[in-house]
Amino acid sequence: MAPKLIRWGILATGGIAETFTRDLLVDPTTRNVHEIKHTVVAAASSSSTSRAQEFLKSVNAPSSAVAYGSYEELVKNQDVDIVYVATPHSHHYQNVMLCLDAGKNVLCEKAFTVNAAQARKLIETAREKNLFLMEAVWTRYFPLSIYAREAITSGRLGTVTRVYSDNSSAQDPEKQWPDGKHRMINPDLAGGALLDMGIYSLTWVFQTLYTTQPPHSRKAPRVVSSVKKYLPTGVDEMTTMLLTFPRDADLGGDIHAIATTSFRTTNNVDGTGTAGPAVRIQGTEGELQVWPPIYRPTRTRLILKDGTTEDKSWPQPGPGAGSGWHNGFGGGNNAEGEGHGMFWEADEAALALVEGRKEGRFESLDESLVIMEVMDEVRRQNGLDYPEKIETTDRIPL
Ligand SMILES: NC(=O)C1=CN([C@@H]2O[C@H](COP(=O)(O)OP(=O)(O)OC[C@H]3O[C@@H](n4cnc5c(N)ncnc54)[C@H](OP(=O)(O)O)[C@@H]3O)[C@@H](O)[C@H]2O)C=CC1
Ligand SMILES: O=C1OC[C@@H](O)[C@H](O)[C@H]1O
Repeated sequence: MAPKLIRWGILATGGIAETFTRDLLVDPTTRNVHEIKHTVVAAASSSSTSRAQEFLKSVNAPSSAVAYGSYEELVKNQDVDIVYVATPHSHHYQNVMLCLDAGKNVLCEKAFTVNAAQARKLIETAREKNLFLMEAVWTRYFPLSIYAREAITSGRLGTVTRVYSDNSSAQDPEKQWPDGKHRMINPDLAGGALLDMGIYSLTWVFQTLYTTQPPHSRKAPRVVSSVKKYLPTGVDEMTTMLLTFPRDADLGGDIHAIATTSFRTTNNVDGTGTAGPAVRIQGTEGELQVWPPIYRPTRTRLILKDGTTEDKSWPQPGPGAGSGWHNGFGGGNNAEGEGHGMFWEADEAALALVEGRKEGRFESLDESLVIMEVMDEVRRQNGLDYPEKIETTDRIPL
């Protein structure tokens, strides 16, 4: 059967929009996907039409793709099947609502929203309108993540009892973002380590301890946490969470997880990912280790009590060197011949449209909501507030 063409609209033209769109335009057959193809039919910038034109050119979009100088115009385009929302966290709620109101399916960047109330409202709206909605936690869709989850569901690790998970960076925020306006540390853009990077620490905890359970037996964790604030702006620069996932005693009892995130202190200190694993999933029969960066890991080690050691590397098929980050965190970190890995989440969204599914398979909307609730609780315990205009569920212009 001929592949179904899915027509994307790109909302915002910043760093990740560029990385994602380049990956989107990589031929899916290079990763053995034959059911769908992707194209970009439009992009919008809130600053100007010329910025959107420049963006389309930079990602080698088809010449027929339309450039808009406002998000409102983009969502009215009848040719767009699905919108990829790539604005800062602060704007996701308003931008996704704009799309849903216009009847568009949506793939929205992480963190899904600023708080759980906003996520709940988006989910209700998508369900009422029978539209597809997915949080773009790309890591969940990597073959490496599928392997990790299968190491648990197949019983290879035995009964899983504990998970450590860290996503941190070795930066100097005062030097890197001296004016305090960058989205990473700006409270008006819902900055801070938790929402931007801690979401990946939680992703590994949840995709191993929660997603692997049958839906009816998934239970939200209890949380105890500590936050160190970044004094110049008041967002969090280091957050540590201890999560207890309740499990019946006859199934092994409670599971503990430690999820950490920091701007300054990391176990990927030289950025090469060789200092040691940043995720350790520990069971009665062995341990699965995932090397950093855990948002885009390419290396795992499985060590079993029976003496087995399974080392694996996970290449990212794609267009070639230089297709890496465009977000100010360093140049393309892809090896020759690699993509960046964002195409797998795009494939999932496209396949869902073809199959009539309204959610992604590897992170349900209910799970995105539970994770937002965990982050709300961490913020509540530590007095981490954002301005009301970005916490609200009212429809307001930002
Ligand atoms: N999955 C991943 O690996 C990554 C995900 N992200 C996520 O993607 C989102 C965007 O991050 P990133 O691309 O790095 O951010 P950038 O700052 O590079 O881009 C954000 C874009 O959003 C638009 N925008 C609209 N309103 C504002 C505003 N008030 N301030 C700033 N930008 C605004 C702008 O586009 P325009 O002018 O065209 O409207 C801007 O270029 C975040 O949610 C982040 O967490 C980020 C990096 C990696
Ligand atoms: O999503 C992300 O992944 C990579 C990080 O460098 C970046 O801060 C973050 O937004």
